[in-house]
Amino acid sequence: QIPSSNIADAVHIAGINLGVKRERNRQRFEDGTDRLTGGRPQDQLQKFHGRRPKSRDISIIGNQVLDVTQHLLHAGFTIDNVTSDSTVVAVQEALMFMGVCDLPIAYKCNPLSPYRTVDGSCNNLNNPEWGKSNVAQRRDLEPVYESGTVGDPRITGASGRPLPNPRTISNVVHSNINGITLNTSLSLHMFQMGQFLAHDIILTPTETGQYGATVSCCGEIERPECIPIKVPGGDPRFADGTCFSVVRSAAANPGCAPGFRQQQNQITSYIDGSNVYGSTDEDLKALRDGEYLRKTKENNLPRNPDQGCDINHDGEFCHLAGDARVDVVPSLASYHTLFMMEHNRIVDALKKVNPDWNVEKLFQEARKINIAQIQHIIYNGFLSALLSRDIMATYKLRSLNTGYSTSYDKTRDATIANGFGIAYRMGHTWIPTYMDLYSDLNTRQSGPETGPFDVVDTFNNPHLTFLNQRTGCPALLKWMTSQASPATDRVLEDSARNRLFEDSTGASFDLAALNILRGRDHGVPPYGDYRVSCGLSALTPSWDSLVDHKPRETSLLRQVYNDPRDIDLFTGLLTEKSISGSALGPTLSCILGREFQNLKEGDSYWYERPEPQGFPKEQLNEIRKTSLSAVLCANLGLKQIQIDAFKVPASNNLAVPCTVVPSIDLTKWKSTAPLPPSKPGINKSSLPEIMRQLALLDRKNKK
Ligand code: HEM
Ligand SMILES: [Ca+2]
Repeated sequence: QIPSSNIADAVHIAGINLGVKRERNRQRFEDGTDRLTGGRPQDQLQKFHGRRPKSRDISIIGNQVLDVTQHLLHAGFTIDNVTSDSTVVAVQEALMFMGVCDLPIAYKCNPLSPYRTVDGSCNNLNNPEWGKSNVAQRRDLEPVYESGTVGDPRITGASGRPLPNPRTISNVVHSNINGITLNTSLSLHMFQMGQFLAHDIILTPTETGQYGATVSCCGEIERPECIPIKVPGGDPRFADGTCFSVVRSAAANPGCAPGFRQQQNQITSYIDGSNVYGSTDEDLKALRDGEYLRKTKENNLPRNPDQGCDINHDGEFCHLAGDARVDVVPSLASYHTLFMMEHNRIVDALKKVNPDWNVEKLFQEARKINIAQIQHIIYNGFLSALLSRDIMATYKLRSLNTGYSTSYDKTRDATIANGFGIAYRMGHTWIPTYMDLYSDLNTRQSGPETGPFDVVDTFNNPHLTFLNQRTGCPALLKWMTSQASPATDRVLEDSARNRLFEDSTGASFDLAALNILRGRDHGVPPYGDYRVSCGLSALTPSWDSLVDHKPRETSLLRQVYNDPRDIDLFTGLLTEKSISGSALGPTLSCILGREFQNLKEGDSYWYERPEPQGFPKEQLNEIRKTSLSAVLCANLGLKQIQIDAFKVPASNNLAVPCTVVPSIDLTKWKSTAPLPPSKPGINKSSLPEIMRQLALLDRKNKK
């Protein structure tokens, strides 16, 4: 039991420290060190991570709780003392008394709702915050921070020697010095759907300065928000003395409970099209136009009033979409556009068969169908192309051909796991060197500006989407349908590894180094710990223990790491030997398999479920017919397409006319019930269970 005087002291000091930090941030803002706008690489990275007031509030509380925890440790208590039930309650009460922490929200969930909430709350009726936006990421493994701290990034390796500099690891292990290899069968839709999916499930905010300004991390004084990378001398790309200004991910400590530093997710973890519809009611309000999603007259995304991207042509603008990273590359904006168009296309079809449906019903039903198609395309198309058959079977990721799925498990928390957010960056090895615009399958577009366009010039710059009378988005999608993806390997293109967010002075970031450092920033344990959690052999100080790596990769790792147990997760995963039937190694396959099983079985609105969360059988059978090819055909005016668009056209994946590609028949949504169909088709036999749930909730709310 920690005496209350110690707790009061710690809370008091944390309050003083917060004041000091606020004052310093105010000064840095006023002297122009921390800025709200600008094109420096660090400003572009800040834009990527967002500046939402909500995540700032969470981080202020998180940092105070961490400060309290750290003070109690300094006062001689152990981490077990500090995280004991009695201390947790005492700290929570003290912080509530000081007005730092709020009382938990009492959610009133509707278990009969046929539609998801926008912010993901109430998906799990017993734990309404699971998978919601603006909550802490889940821990798959306990965090590993620098020893003796509750949240400092690791700097010391297992053998007591310093960990290697992330830029050094990047230069030795992730460089494209021997050129770039293309995948022989997968198309660039793997790359683009991969990133689009990432932006549906995770967005980790970083710490911000006053008013959300970009914190500058390469100055003389050390700031607690900062983890700058000092590039070692003699670098092949950067001059001696170069420093990457990297800001830590914003803190979170859920429930004001003392313990290790946690990180936030600003968006909903569920695969629920939050990149199309937003992650808060406010987001959706800005995107919605009655039953439709807002668009320009050329069928493009609407203008974003917050002009944070790089615009250098008259009449062009940054885009507004459900996820704020939409313009980080134009091929991503084309994906956002595709699923915005698909929503509007579904609305038009529903209107035809149900002329009496009101605006709300049309919007919600179209959203539900669009999300169901996205889930189907990801599991049936994207994941099937990425993971081996065995992994798909082990983690029960395959979609059913008929009937309803019974896989929903209310004890599964679908909140994104912290380590997955580092592992899934494996898609960075798919970033291409060039982008291009095509007028049809395998046909480059002619016009005043023709490709190929260097990817470096497309970062945070939506110019390509505006080309040729603003037909850039469909043209980018046709290009991705025709071209092969870079292979999944340890190599990142120079555009991402040496020239990410390059500005006019040539300053830039290294995305591989960021990924490695971010893992340490989050306290994500090293690669070896994940092997053990996946049932694979542990790593020892001997390099012979690295059994899933080829000699060439092992020798590169040996050049930089003192001890195999130090290998960072991102680097260890991308250097693994691939398993049979997939380009991914065993640990990476396991981490992805586990997470996608959670996202499926922990989602009560999973598309294969019965009503009210799911669909009547004849409608579900229509959703099962859809594919990426079908959605591309329906919206792009393509003449022909290969059956599986995640693979390039080939003799076993022939291009066929769009008219023969199976697709969803929306006439099956013709409503037979009289209006208003606010609770469409509740299955009578499920009523007792629903009544029981309602009674439970009612009792809970009364408590
Ligand atoms: C040209 C394309 C891309 C660019 C420019 C890009 C850039 C970035 C940047 C700057 C970050 C944040 C780095 C940090 O500060 O830690 C990031 C994070 C991430 N990226 Fe990418 N990326 C691209 C493509 C992809 C792809 C294809 C995937 C997956 C298939 C992917 C998955 C992720 C994930 C999961 C994160 C972590 C997100 C978070 O926790 O907020 N990215 N990317
Ligand atoms: Ca989501």
